[in-house]
Amino acid sequence: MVLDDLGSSLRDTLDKLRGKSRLSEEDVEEIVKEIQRSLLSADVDVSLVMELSDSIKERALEEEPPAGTPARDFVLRIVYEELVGLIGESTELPLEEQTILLAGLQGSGKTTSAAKMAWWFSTKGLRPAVIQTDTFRPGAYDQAKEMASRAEVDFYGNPDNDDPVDIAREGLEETSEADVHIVDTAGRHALEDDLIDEIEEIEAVADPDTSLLVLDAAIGQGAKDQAKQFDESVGIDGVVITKLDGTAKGGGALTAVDQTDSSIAFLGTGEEVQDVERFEPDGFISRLLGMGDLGQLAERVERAMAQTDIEEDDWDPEDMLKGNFTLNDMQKQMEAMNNMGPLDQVMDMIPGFGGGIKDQLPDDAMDVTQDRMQTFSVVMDSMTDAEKEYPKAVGASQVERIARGSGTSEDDVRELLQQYKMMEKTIKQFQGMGSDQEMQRMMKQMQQQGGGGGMGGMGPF
Ligand SMILES: Nc1nc2c(ncn2[C@@H]2O[C@H](COP(=O)(O)OP(=O)(O)OP(=O)(O)O)[C@@H](O)[C@H]2O)c(=O)[nH]1
Repeated sequence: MVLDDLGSSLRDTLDKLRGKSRLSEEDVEEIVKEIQRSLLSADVDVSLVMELSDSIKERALEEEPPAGTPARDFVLRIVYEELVGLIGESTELPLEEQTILLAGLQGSGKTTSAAKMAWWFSTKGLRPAVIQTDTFRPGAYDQAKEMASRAEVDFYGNPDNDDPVDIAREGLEETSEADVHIVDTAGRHALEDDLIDEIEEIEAVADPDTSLLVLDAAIGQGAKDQAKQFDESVGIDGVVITKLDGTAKGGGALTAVDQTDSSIAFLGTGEEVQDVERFEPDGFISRLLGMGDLGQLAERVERAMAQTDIEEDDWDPEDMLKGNFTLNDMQKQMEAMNNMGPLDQVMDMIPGFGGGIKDQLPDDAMDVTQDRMQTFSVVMDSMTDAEKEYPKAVGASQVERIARGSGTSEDDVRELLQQYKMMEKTIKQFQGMGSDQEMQRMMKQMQQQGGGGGMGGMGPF
């Protein structure tokens, strides 16, 4: 994740301020140095880093903290505001009819991003179409077509035509029923004159409302020249940063935003069409600073619930909180969790859980958890309905049968039953908590303790 390193090192530095009510000059120096170190190692342009650290220093030393505000919270707020200021607003993309042109070097992730963005617009109730004009890379047509079909959106490409400008024209005509047209263009290894000429011609035909530059998060300082040239030829309104799942850098992309005086539109976090997020600066920075991102979390939960095959009369989460909690409930919950994407990404979005707790876990803890969920799912598939409805009655001989039937070990089965018990206990605690006020009090407590009751508070996952 971009600037991931900043998140964890800054949290360590900020934690040293716990209990302090005033900031000394040395405290501020240390924080600013930490920020500079992280930003520079994430490839953010030096002049940007200096600008940011100067304003943090100035504000932290000159502004008066509101009465009763601990030093840590005060400086965290300043860092948050300055980072939001650096990254700026998200690129404006109204939910209405429009044409978007994608530009970028070869392999930056344009084709993937075109399908992802189309999928994203389709979740907002619009009808998007991807138009593939890349006649340069063999395979680009098939890849784009396949991804558009996975995203379930309209698609136009023409493998028999080798004129990209022609294809753009045809594509816009052929997909006239769509409201959002996303025009994908060819990339080259480096910016060459013919690429620039080609994209300028496509731009003239497509007349886009928005032109986005697609950048691999690992690009580094090379982003500056690229951004400048693309901006001069087609005018860049925003940036899509891809492959954030694979790098701790991303500073180059921030430099590109600054260079083109533009903003970030989307983030790509994986190879699937659903691995895309609309960029929201405050949620993004909150997540970075370990403050969680409830907006993204809510969106993921909603999407996961829609994907989880839950029949209305089959399973109602509210019933679960009111009455009996069974293994069927747990299975549904696991399915929904699975649909939310990689656990480490999800944890970053939970206030108090991102960073703090995650940093204390061994590196492979998340994979193990994901593997364990898979095993549990297999075990549950071998249980009868009666056993799932009343797991407490599962005895030794049933454990043996379930292990044999599911091809797992008896320990796996016992572990599942143990987890079920723990989770049932947690649910019972929730059931006892009647009022919203009490719930809020508990959430606050969890946040202050940086996750407080450990994973137990979230159930076994
Ligand atoms: N892990 C990860 N991989 C990505 C992401 N976005 C794209 N990729 C992968 O990066 C590679 C290049 O992506 P493409 O979409 O083909 O790139 P392109 O810019 O269209 O490439 P050209 O057509 O050659 O210019 C593919 O293998 C993608 O699966 C992402 O967010 N995360």
